[in-house]
Amino acid sequence: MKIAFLGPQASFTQLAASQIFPEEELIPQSSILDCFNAVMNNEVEKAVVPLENSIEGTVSMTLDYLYNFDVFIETELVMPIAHHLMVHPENSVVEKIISHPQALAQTYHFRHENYPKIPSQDFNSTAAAAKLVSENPNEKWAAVANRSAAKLYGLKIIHENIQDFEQNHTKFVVISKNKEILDLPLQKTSEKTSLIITLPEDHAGGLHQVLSVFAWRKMNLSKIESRTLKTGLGNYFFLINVASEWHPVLSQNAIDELIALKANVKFLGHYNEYLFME
Ligand SMILES: O=C(O)C(=O)Cc1ccccc1
Repeated sequence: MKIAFLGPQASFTQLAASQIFPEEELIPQSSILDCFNAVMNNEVEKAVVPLENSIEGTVSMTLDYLYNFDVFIETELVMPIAHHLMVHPENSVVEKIISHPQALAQTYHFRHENYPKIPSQDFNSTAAAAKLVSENPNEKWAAVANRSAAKLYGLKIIHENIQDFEQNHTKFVVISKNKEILDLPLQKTSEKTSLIITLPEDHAGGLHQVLSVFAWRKMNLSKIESRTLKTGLGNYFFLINVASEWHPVLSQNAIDELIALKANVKFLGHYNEYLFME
């Protein structure tokens, strides 16, 4: 089976993908959008993409594509994230710091204190930045990336563990066109259902009505996030996570009631959350 992931080799997403799919053919993609497209075009069966970080929040691109593409979430893996600053071994001067925007955000205060005047530049992944540093020995660039990337691309780590908060975790999700639940031989931490809900029209209590569908059924919500619909300021969709086992009748009734309220409901999946094994 072919599995796409946000590459190149030694990205955080690859570490997650190899733990979820140790036996499958992992195919690197250069962007999150390419991961979704690879699934939609049937080039791969599934893809692994980052969804949320405990310091920086949701990866908004992933959330937008979950809304826009007909895919389901099959599982979620939570991984601790440690960032290091690395340079080409022939270099020690840093004139620019490059990485994935989430990694730059997770190390903002470190960079502000230690490299106050040094500009940063976004790249599609931490590993893409590390690879570029290795291919450009004449440029005084440093990458923020993980230890596997330093090793694979032959870079020298000049600062270790530069994330601004010790607790730094990222959730990765497996997306596919199938409504499958992946059962993995890893430590399972929870089960949840994800829905994307769009309210009918703007009226007082609209969101309250939607939330009450879950409340009176005692369905515990573990997340609600609003994201712009891009149809004008003030228009949002909501990602809602229901933290519980799947009760077929109760859950279907809740969805039916949401539809009766004229909300638009997209079922993203009922799936397990696992912990990355170090
Ligand atoms: O850039 C990577 O290596 C990724 O896989 C995305 C990412 C970036 C920062 C923290 C976790 C995942």
